Order: sequence, then structure tokens, then C-alpha cells
Amino acid sequence: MGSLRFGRRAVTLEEAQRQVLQQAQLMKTEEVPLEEAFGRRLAQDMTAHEPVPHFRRSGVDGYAVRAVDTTSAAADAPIRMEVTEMIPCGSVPTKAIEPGQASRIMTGAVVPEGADAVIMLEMTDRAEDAKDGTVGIRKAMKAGENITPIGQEVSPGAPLLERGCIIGPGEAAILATFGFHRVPVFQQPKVAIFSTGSELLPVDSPLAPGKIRGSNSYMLACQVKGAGGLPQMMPILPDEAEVVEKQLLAALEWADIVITTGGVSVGDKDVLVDLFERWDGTLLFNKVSMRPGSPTSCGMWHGKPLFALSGNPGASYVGFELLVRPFMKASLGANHPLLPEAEAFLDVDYSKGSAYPRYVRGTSRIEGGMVKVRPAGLDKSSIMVSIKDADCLICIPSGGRGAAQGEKVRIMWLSEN
Ligand SMILES: Nc1nc2c(c(=O)[nH]1)N[C@H]1C(S)=C(S)[C@@H](COP(=O)(O)OP(=O)(O)OC[C@H]3O[C@@H](n4cnc5c(N)ncnc54)[C@H](O)[C@@H]3O)O[C@H]1N2
Ligand code: MOO
Ligand SMILES: [Mg+2]
Repeated sequence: MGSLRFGRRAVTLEEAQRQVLQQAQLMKTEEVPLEEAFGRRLAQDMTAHEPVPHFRRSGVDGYAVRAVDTTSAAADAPIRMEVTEMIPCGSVPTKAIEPGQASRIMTGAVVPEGADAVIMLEMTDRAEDAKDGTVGIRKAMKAGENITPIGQEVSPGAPLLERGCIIGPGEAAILATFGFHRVPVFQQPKVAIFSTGSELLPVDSPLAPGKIRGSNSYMLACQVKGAGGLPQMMPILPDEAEVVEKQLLAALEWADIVITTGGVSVGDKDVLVDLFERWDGTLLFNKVSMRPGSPTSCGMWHGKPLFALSGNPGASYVGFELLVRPFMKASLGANHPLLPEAEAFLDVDYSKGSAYPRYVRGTSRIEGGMVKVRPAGLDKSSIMVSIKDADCLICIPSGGRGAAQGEKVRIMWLSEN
């Protein structure tokens, strides 16, 4: 049994996160069509090169007029104006508005020169009813009314999007508006996911005595995908250090990140510990003062990170959220790679003390404008079934007493990206 198995020095979670983030390098960039960029992270800041709108735009269907011509207009005293033309969306007015004139105009169309207000159709007499080509204006207009000035929404040179942002609906609309039909995005990290353990069966296997179906790879692949990576589920690894070394080295040839689960504690068969005894990589840490996932280890091997997560499903899930996701987010240019934090109130007593801070999978609800949280299920690192109910991690400080119902606690929001 090697020296790394026992007497490990635990680093705090914050220290582990700092070390992991220090290793993160920005992914290379690529250009993809806008419609393929949804959910990806933008690889450069975007700035407006045009104003929006780029012409004076009518906000209503009606008539473009000079406000000064309408000062004495009223519902019972319409002013008749000569209608010069009809301006639909997408075309350009051909006539400037002179005193006493109006142009029929549609929402989104270009307001003609000379006009400084657009009166809604409902405030006019139907021009069609007048045989003389005039329209009755029944309301006094103010200058600027119902006209969006050039650049009101965005002026040229204004910042539009920051590098690292996720391209969602709002971002897609901005990119389309400004004609970015090819978008610079960060390449998605390729993540090799290995489960270790001779007890693990493929998911299509019937159960056998002492064996279980491996679920961590599937769970982690989902997490990787949500975090913007390309997961590759690898064959289940046996508890043999030479085989594990060979397989991981092969994966490091093409993967940007390698994740293993299991075999990282103090058991005789905990094969990742054996690997760390014999490899030529650099161990960053092999113990974190947190529950679950205290044996979580991380090292750099051939310039790539190897995250060795605990085998227990709860520990594996939390280890990914607290260490792997931040690394991935940082590699993809996110400004805030760590899980966002908030304050919440405990809905129930949590009496389990711990030598290490706990990151309890929690379910939140809003009551009276306050966030209330409770453990998503039985809080044991071996419990898998409640992971689906967690929307946050409840941070319980170390110490013997846990935390009482009603107590204010720090939480970290879990999200899909
Ligand atoms: N004497 C001690 N025993 C343990 C300690 C300790 O400090 N001293 N630490 C405990 C803690 S904490 C954890 S967490 C686990 C960590 O175990 P490993 O990371 O070595 O994981 P395994 O031993 O391989 O498996 C643990 C558990 O998880 C199941 N497992 C593993 N892989 C999968 C998978 N892909 N899908 C589903 N379930 C999986 C495995 O069957 C075991 O039941 O060690 C404690 N023990
Ligand atoms: O610290 Mo272990 O990873 O929870 O049971
Ligand atoms: Mg073990």
C-alpha cells in the first residue's frame, strides 16, 4: 500500500478551486453558423457597428405629420391634411412632408423627412371616406411622438456581448440584428469519462450478485454536456493500475479533460491512488475538506487535468459541480466560473455535524419572498436517487452541531450551464 493512501493533507474547497482555476486555459476558438451557436460560449467581445434602428422608425400604423400642424386638432375639430403617399414597411418614402401634408405609414416603416410625429390610425378619420385625398387628424401631437429615433436602442460603438457569454435567445437576436451570421465561439472541451470498479456492469446488463449498473458515467456525461463540453463515455475500467494508466494515457491523446469516478479512497482496490503512486503527472490535491467527496483528487498529466472523483454517486455529482464545472466554465471564458451563491433559510433541522463543511444537495422554494431550503433527500454520499431533486447545494459549516431550522445558510445554485 503506497504512502498516498494514508496521511493525505486536506485542502479547503476554496484552495482546491483556486488551484483548479489556475490551470484553466482558454479553449481555442472556431467560427460556426449562427444557428449552430445556440448554447455555445462567445469567443470575443461584440460591439455595435451600426445604430439600431438605423432609420427613424414609426411605432404605429397611422399618418406621419408635422406636430406643429396639429396643435389645434381635437376629436370634435379634425384638421384635414393632404395625403401624399403610402409608406409600407421595407420601402423608402419618396416625398418629404410639407406644411399641411401627411403620409399614410405602417408600423416599422421609415418616417419621411419633414415629419416629426406619427398619429395612430384610430385618431384619424378614415382617409378612404374622403373623396378629396385628405385625412382628418383628431389629436394634437407632440414632436417625436410614436417615432423611434436613430440609435435609440443601440448606438454605434456600444458594447453588445461579452466574451464568454452563453448564446441564448437574447444573444441570438442581437447577433442576427447585427448580421453576425458566423459566430466566433470557444471550441467545446472533449471530456473522457471513465468509471472504475470491478463491481460495475454496463446498463444493458441484468443484475448479478455483488454487481451494480454503473450510473456515474451517464450522470457525469449529462453534467459535461450542460457545462458546454463534449462528453465521451469510456469503457468501465478494472481495479488494475497498469490498465487504468494505459487507458487514461490513451484518452489524454485526444481529450481536453479526463474524469474518473471511484477508486480514490483508502480501499485496497482504490486504483486511482495506485495510479498517483506510479504516474509522471503532478498531483494538485488528493483530499478536500468537504463532504461529500473528501477523497476527490486532481492532477495535471501531459498538460491536461485529471479529475478523480469519488465513486459514491452523491460525491461524484457534487465533486463535478464544485470543481470540474468551474474548470470548464473558466476554459470557456466565463467571468464567474464558480457556482453562484445566495442566502437562504433552512426549512428543517440539519443536525448532522461534520469535521468538514458539507455541501448538501438541496431543494429550494420561495415563501413570502424568502428562499427556503431543505435537503433533497437522505443526505448520504452513496444516495443517488435524490440528485434529480437538487437545485442547490446547502453549505453547512464544519462543527458538531449542523444547523437549525430557520437558520440562515449559504447556498450555491445548481444550474444547467
Ligand atoms: N476507511 C475509509 N473508507 C472510506 C473512506 C475513508 O475515508 N476511509 N471514505 C469514504 C468516502 S468519503 C467515500 S466518498 C468513498 C469513496 O470511495 P471511492 O472514491 O474509492 O469509490 P469506490 O470505492 O470505487 O466506490 C464507492 C461506492 O460508489 C459506487 N460506485 C463507484 N462507481 C460507480 C459508478 N460508476 N456508478 C454507480 N456507483 C458507483 C461503488 O460501487 C461503491 O459503492 O469511500 C468511503 N470509504
Ligand atoms: O466524502 Mo465521501 O465522498 O462523501 O462519503
Ligand atoms: Mg473506494
